[in-house]
Formats: sequence, structure tokens, C-alpha cells
Amino acid sequence: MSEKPTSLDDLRRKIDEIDNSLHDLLMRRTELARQIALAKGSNAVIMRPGREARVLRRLVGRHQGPFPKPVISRIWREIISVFTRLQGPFAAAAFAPEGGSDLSLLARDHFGSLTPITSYGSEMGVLRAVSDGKANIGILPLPESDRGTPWWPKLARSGKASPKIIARLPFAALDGGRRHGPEAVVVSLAEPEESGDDQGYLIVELDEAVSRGALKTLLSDAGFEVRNTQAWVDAPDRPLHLVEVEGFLASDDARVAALVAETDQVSHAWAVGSFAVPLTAEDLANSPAPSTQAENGDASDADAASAGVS
Ligand SMILES: O=C(O)C(=O)C[C@]1(C(=O)O)C=C[C@@H](O)C=C1
Repeated sequence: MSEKPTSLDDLRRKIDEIDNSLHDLLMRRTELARQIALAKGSNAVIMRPGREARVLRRLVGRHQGPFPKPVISRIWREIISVFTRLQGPFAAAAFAPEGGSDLSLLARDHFGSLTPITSYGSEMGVLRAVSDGKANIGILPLPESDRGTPWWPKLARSGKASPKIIARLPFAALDGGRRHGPEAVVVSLAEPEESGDDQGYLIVELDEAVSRGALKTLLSDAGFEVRNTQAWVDAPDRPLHLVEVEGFLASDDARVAALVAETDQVSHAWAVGSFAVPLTAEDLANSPAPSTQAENGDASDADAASAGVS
């Protein structure tokens, strides 16, 4: 004898109960925002990118079932962004040139529906907005995607008003981490924060022409695992190299000072930021879970869920 199906009314009652529980928890979480702001103290940095990455990695890592992981991340990005704004002023400046790649959309996906985002037609405009304190964060194209005059040499300055790279977007792409859309870095006057799986950027100014291979050897002798390098002659006598390295790079990393002190060819070096490594397609793929559609042989919905949303 087949089991009597639960009535639609009963199922909806269960959904109402679950919605109420979720809502109660959200209100309880919100009450903590005020306490968190107090615990940080006045003038503290509100946004903590390392902590945010850890929260998202933990939730995506423990997630089970067909609810798409990129949407789990999206929901928490909304929550975390509201929490950031509940603790103090928080606004973004995004590079969005006319007819070019509009990074304000990427910023909206990551920093939620309510974060004020101002668009700028030039990378320098974004950097200035952050340096002048008009925006807490700036969204810029990946340094390696620069075709004209690159923006990253502007980070090679000392002093407090020089923005640093603190995050990379998208962290959990809605296309399931397949990297089809635009990518960006986030800059801020706040220091980057370790997340447990990071990559760093340093800028190296050389006294003389050094081949890419020789520069890599120099850097690996100084203890860096180099992933990528970009070169730019900022002024006739100022060859700069942007170097992406494995692992977190704090502003006061002793290897950076040692590179200048112990290497004849390097005249200056700056640690210019770090970012939490974004979630990959593998991280964001849903593990197949028993579902009625799958059991009934309707694979299309289950496949769409396991691949993330497109
Ligand atoms: O943990 C903190 O420092 C918080 O402010 C909380 C929280 C969150 O909502 O989880 C919000 C903003 C921070 O960037 C990181 C995390």
C-alpha cells in the first residue's frame, strides 16, 4: 500500500515554521552587530576580509544537498554587507568606464543590495576616492588585465594614504566559479587580513634591467614563491615589477625589507596587499544529494543545481 502524500497545506505550514526560525535567527544575529562594533572600539576597521572569507569557506564546505552553493554565498554576502554597514559608514567606488567592463555590478554582487557604490570612469578616480576617504573600498580591474597605463604602480608609495589590495572578486562566482565573467581586486586603506588561503602582491623597483627569469630567482632566494609578474617602466629610471606570490603578505613582511637590504639590484620593494583565494568550481559544485527529481529520473533540475546557477 503506497504512503499517503503529505498535503500541500501541511508542507506549507512546515515552510512557514522554518521561515520563522530563519527570521528569528537573522534578528538574533543582527543584535550582535551592535556588540561587535562595541568590541572593535571606535576608529576600528569595520570590514574584515579575512574573517569574511573564512565564514564563506566554512559554510560552503559544510553545505549539503541541492541548494546551490553560489547562492549560499550570495545570501551570506548580503547578510555580512548589512552587518558591515550597521557598524559604521561603508561605501564603495567602482571602475565603470563608458563602453567598458562595469565592475559596479561585480561590486553589487559582493557588497550587497544596499552598499552605496559610485562609478568612476578611470582607475585613478577610484584610487583617489579611496585615498581621500570618499569610499572605504575601491573595485579595480585585475592588475594583470591592464592594457594601457597600469594603475598598480600607484600602490608603490609609502605612507598611510596608499591603498592596498585586500580582496579579489568574485569570491564565489554565481556561474559556479567557472570564471566566465569579469574579475577584479578590492583596494582599501585598511590592511589586508589573513584568511588561511591567500596570495599576496609586492612591487619591486629595480636599479638595472633584470630578466624575468633572474627576477624570479632573486625572489625565490628571498623566500617568495612567485605565481606571476608584470613589468612597467614608470619613469625612464624606474622599472617596476608587480609580483604575485603564494601565501599571505603582511605590510611589514621581513622578507620584503631583506630583499632591499640584501640584493644589489633591488632599490625599493613594497608589500601592496593580499587577498583570500576565491572559491573554485570544485569548491562550489554541489555534492549530489538524494532528491525526488533525481529519484524520479528527472535529471535536468538536479544537474542544474549541482552545477550551480548559470
Ligand atoms: O566578525 C566581524 O568582525 C564582523 O564585523 C561580523 C561580520 C559578519 O557579519 O560575519 C561582518 C563584517 C566583517 O567584515 C566580518 C564579519
